[in-house]
Amino acid sequence: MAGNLRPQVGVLALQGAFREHRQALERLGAEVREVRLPADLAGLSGVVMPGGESTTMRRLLAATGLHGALLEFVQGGGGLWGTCAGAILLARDITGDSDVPGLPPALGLLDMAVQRNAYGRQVDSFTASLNVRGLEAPFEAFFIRAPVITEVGAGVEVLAEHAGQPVAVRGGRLMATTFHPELSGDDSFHRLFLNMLP
Ligand SMILES: NC(=O)CC[C@H](N)C(=O)O
Repeated sequence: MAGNLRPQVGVLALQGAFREHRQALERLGAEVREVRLPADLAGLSGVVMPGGESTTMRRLLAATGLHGALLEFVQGGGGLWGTCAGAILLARDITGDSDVPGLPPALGLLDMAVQRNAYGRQVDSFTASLNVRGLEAPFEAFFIRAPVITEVGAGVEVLAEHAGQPVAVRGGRLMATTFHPELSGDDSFHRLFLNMLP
């Protein structure tokens, strides 16, 4: 965050849990814009992609032109944080959705592989206390039909693990968390993201 300027950040608002992200970022003093079209990205330093349904988001990213616009945004130095479905959108490789014909591509920006809905139906939602690199206190994380990160590339830093698998990772100005940090009433991850931005 530069000087006293309020960081200008966006929350992808096509679908899913974007309101709670907006509130968390505003509590931290950011100026927040809901992003629905490519023009909404102008002047932002970072964007949060919320949880929801990644196949629906992929269709909407393609239909709105935001797919290409977000790739350009990151190429231009913007930060991008994907939570749950948003993390799936960031992954280079996605399994668990190969049976959907004609599905537009995800963003594929972060060198990791994810498997959708990989915790299975019996445990499709749970909470876990995470030790997170860079955070002082444990973070109470809500997992809701979460993906599992099955592989990370050499340039990707693991910030937290649960049951031996990464659940929060970071590479450059990209961050992915497989849980819903906006539901914890703890803004530490949002602060971490703001601190990553130019
Ligand atoms: N809470 C979530 O974002 C769930 C993600 C959803 N299961 C998907 O695959 O898109």
